[in-house]
Amino acid sequence: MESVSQLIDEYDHVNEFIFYTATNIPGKGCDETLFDVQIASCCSCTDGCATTCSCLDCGNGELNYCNGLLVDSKLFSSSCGNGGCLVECGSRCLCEATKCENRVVQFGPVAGLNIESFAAKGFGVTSKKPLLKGQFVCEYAGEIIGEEEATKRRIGDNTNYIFTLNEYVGDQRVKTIVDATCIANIGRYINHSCDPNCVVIPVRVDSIVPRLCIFSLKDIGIGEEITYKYGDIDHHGQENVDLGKLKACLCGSDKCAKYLPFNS
Ligand SMILES: C[S@@+](CC[C@H](N)C(=O)[O-])C[C@H]1O[C@@H](n2cnc3c(N)ncnc32)[C@H](O)[C@@H]1O
Repeated sequence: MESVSQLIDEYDHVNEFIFYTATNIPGKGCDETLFDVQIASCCSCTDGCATTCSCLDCGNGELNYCNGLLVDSKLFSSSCGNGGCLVECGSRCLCEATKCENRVVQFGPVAGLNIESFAAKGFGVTSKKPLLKGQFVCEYAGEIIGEEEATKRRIGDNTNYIFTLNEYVGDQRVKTIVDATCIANIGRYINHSCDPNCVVIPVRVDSIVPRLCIFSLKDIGIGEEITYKYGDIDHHGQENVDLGKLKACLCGSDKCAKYLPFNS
């Protein structure tokens, strides 16, 4: 456990054994070739992609962002990868990057994030500036690894930094497993809440490999803990879940399910 109670994500972790990465990188067991597969869309908009843009066709054609904030229809329907595909304009697009309304997460985390100690939960993240509903906070970035490798790495791991994103293409579940244990950004320090103020939404920029992007679900005040709901599978109502293997949740919300969600 790191010994410093506060830091800003200036691309240095306090623990020398954690290496900074701004976005996902290929790790053991993942299909590295996927990182080179480009998103099919590219636009040539001259209006700042403010009304229509062919890059929005991968979703429902509606704008992704309004004044830099994720629109409600995407914020509340795309929770943990169940919604349509959110694609930003990328390097092959001919629109002007600095004026394009469809580029947000590619510019990096919001300024002013803090890492603080939250007692038994360990470190957590707050903001030194108020955040608005729909604001991009940061990515959950790390190594993308294969399933077998994830199973190996989970063994004996008390503090878990492996996040599985499940996306559904028709009947098929497509998994993206990100391990932020050793290679990560500030997203690795965000704790779970059963009544979260943020959500993880997959966003694609250039590559078909998703970025796990954390957006605020509501306005968040200075110093308020930033949280999202881990995973998309609750143990509620499920049979054969060994509660002894689940970790107690200390989120303290009225809606607390008592255990951290099980996600695989
Ligand atoms: C991705 S890390 C979050 C950062 C972590 N607190 C730290 O100090 O590095 C996930 C781990 O944080 C802890 N954690 C996160 N949310 C929690 C919660 N609501 N209740 C208890 N522990 C929590 C658990 O140990 C969990 O495995």
